[in-house]
Amino acid sequence: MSLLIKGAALFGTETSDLLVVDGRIAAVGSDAASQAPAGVETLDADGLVALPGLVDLHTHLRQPGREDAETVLTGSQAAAVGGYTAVLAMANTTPVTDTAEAALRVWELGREAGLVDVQPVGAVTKGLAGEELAELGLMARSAARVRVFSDDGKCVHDARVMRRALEYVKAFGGVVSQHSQDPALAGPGACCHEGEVSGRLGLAGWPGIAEEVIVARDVMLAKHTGSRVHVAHVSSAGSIDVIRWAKAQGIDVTCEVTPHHLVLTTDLLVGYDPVYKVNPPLRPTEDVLALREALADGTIDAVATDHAPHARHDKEHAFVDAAFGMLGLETALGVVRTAMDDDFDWNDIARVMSRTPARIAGLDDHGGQLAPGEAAHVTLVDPTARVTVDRAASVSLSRNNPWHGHELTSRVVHTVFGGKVTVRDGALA
Ligand SMILES: NC(=O)N[C@@H](CC(=O)O)C(=O)O
Ligand SMILES: [Zn+2]
Ligand SMILES: [Zn+2]
Repeated sequence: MSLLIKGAALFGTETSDLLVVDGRIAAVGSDAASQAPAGVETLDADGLVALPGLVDLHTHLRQPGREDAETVLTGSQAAAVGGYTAVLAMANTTPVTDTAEAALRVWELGREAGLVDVQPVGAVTKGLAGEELAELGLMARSAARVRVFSDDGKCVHDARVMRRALEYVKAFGGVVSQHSQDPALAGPGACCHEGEVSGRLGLAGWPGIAEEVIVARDVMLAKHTGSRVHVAHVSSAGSIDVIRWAKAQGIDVTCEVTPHHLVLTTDLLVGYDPVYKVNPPLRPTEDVLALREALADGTIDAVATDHAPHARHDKEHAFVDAAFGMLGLETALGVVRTAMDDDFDWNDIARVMSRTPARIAGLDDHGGQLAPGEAAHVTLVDPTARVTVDRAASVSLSRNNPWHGHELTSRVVHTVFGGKVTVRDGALA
């Protein structure tokens, strides 16, 4: 099976053809077409930017347990529409992904859907209870090859448990992705950022320091154990200061930011719309600006969506009772392109949304390049399109989309996963 992608601007620069044969990039350049077999399927990419397929380090697919909010199939569809070719599926399902068997099940559902690589994240602790380590080694050695472990949704708050998890994953090059939120400083009933707005609205908040103390502790534990820690959805300027310092010391820490934390602020809460309720909470403008700066200067390694679909009956409640989380897969690229200025070019986007997240997750088949020999995971983007987001047009099963009505720059036109066209002209193929 072969595919000829014609006339794309690779990473937004040089225009070239890409020939795909048997799921791999076979040739790049002006002579690629001449090497194509007769009757080759072609994909017109005139005027489009070609990026390596996007990789999301942080997705909630909700299966098993909450198939009313999302399934591996519908989440894979949303991912493909968003330009993704791999997603890391978080472990906070019901039951929790804390055994090799559970991880294999998610991995197999992903293969059946066949639209992106669905790589299960393993829980750090059994049942996300924060006490006993889950089957880390068995998950790592299973066919699902789990490398990222996280109790996301909950923080591994016991320092002894975190230390042991870091020591354990080191043996197989794993990483612990931490939901940094000290429960003692972030509860009870905390549902937004603690500050002037939460005071005015009469909502219980949690402050940036509840994140920062865990980030600071974890980088010291990573240093002590010589292991690797990843900070999920970093949201505060103080955390950035800690991470910048830790990296300068040579500590093995990486971090991700969500598209929503790059743009949306606490001020949006004035209407008490639960679509803006998320963990970590939307922060004030100072934090948002610090996050953008840190993404631009490389302190933040990756953009991850934290796509968190919720059924209507969990989200459409009074603000205090609604579930935490928002959709992200279909809009991520447009939000990042719109939020970051023109100094942040397509190569930077490929770095933070494909190459580096693949490296953090140990996904060898997602090399983040567009070169012969690479698996043919390719995202083709119209760089000049302007799209007004319509939540009803989503392929996700859920509708908790904070970008409804926003105008975003750029649009994913085609997605190619392992040589197969999964999205054509913006719609599932
Ligand atoms: N981000 C959220 O607000 N919610 C996530 C959990 C999480 O990422 O912490 C969820 O599972 O719904
Ligand atoms: Zn989280
Ligand atoms: Zn999450």
